Amino acid sequence: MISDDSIVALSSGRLPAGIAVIRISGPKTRFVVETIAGGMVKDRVATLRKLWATDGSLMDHGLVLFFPGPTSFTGEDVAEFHVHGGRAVAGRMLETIAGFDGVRHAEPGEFTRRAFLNGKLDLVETEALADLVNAETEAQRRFAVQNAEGAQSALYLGWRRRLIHARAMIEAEIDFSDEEDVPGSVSDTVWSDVRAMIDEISRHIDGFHAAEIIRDGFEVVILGAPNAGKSSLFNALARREAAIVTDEPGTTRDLLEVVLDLNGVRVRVTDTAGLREAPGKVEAIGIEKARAKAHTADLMLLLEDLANPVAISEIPADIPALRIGTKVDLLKDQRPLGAYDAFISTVEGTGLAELLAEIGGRAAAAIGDVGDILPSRLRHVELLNETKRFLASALSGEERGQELRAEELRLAADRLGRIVGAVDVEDLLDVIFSQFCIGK
Ligand SMILES: Nc1nc2c(c(=O)[nH]1)N(C=O)[C@@H](CNc1ccc(C(=O)N[C@@H](CCC(=O)O)C(=O)O)cc1)CN2
Repeated sequence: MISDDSIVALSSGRLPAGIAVIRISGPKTRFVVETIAGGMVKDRVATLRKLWATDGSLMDHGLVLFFPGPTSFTGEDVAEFHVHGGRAVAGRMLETIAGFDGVRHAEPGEFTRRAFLNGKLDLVETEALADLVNAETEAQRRFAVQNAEGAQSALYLGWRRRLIHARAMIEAEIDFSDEEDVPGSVSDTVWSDVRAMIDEISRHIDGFHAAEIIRDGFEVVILGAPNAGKSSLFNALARREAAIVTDEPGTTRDLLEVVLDLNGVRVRVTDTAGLREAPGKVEAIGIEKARAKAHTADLMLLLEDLANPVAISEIPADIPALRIGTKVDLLKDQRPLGAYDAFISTVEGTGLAELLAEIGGRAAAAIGDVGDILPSRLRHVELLNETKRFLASALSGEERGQELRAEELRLAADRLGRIVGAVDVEDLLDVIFSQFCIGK
């Protein structure tokens, strides 16, 4: 532990609320419970108690929970007071508890930090817990809860275990190759497993964009000539007047964004300035931004006014696009010319549900399958790339001898250990001794 302080905080949300949860962790927890609740409560059982301030006055009548360390969330003694969620009640409780000797207000994330330091959570699980608390969409929640439960860590720890085993095998071959317990061509098997691992890691890294979409949103950008109906569509999607709409070309000059939740996936839709030549200075900057935005989009909606179709030039060819005919209500009985993916009228509401379903389907497809394990942070990707580089180098450097190659396996495993925050060399020896009867 870094400190012996006990920490207290309001662990539930904004007040007033039905109930407020005040949590304390650390060595003073027992004493605080005994004093405030007039005695200890049974471990891990919610118990209704009167809660007394240090001056002998009644603060509230609430539920008390005590979790003895080390089997608690933080690994220390933890208690919770579930009190009436008034500001004054929670305030008095917090000030009273923080007033005890050796107790102070917790820093942000400090309970979880203690859980990590006490080995309750690894680094990836800790990150996932933060994601879980911040999750706003179903996809974000699903992804975070799976990783908070250790799915992502298990993948890295599995690779790390294989590398530690591989290195143990190579070192055993170096040190004990004259002994009969070591199989002859162990290194062939080892290096082919390393090759397989490089592929597995590469495929895993490829999933990072899906993780970014889950977290930051599927990027949809609306493009088109001035007055193609971009802002009307944008407002229809936003279900409010988020963008100013006029019949004057060049009304939208800056990028406008709205965030949608389409079937549990975060989708960010950006409205842009109409693409045209020879505009004014401000509008030109807007058009530049629109073009730049198109390059980072996951989907472009290319809008054309059916009554006055102006094809959009200079759009990125490698970004998926939907060509959308707008103002279909003005068309009466005419059949639109040209190949459109959708027809809409924001005036009559035609085609909007279908368009939303299409965007939602594409966003869902982009995040991959439920249960896919993805790298959730750039930090993971960077360390995974380093891991891969060491593995590729170990694999290719035959002429440098087994010792150097074994060292590269160690460095690779070390990078994986850094991802989960558990780098430790003792287990290497364990593997060697558990695999071969060296001492015989
Ligand atoms: N009231 C309340 N609700 C909560 C939490 C909490 O701390 N308090 N949590 C907190 O964020 C989450 C639940 N997570 C928890 C994780 C571990 C332990 C715990 O006591 N772990 C022990 C014992 C495990 C067991 O009995 O199986 C341990 O790991 O040793 C408790 C809650 C969500 N809901």
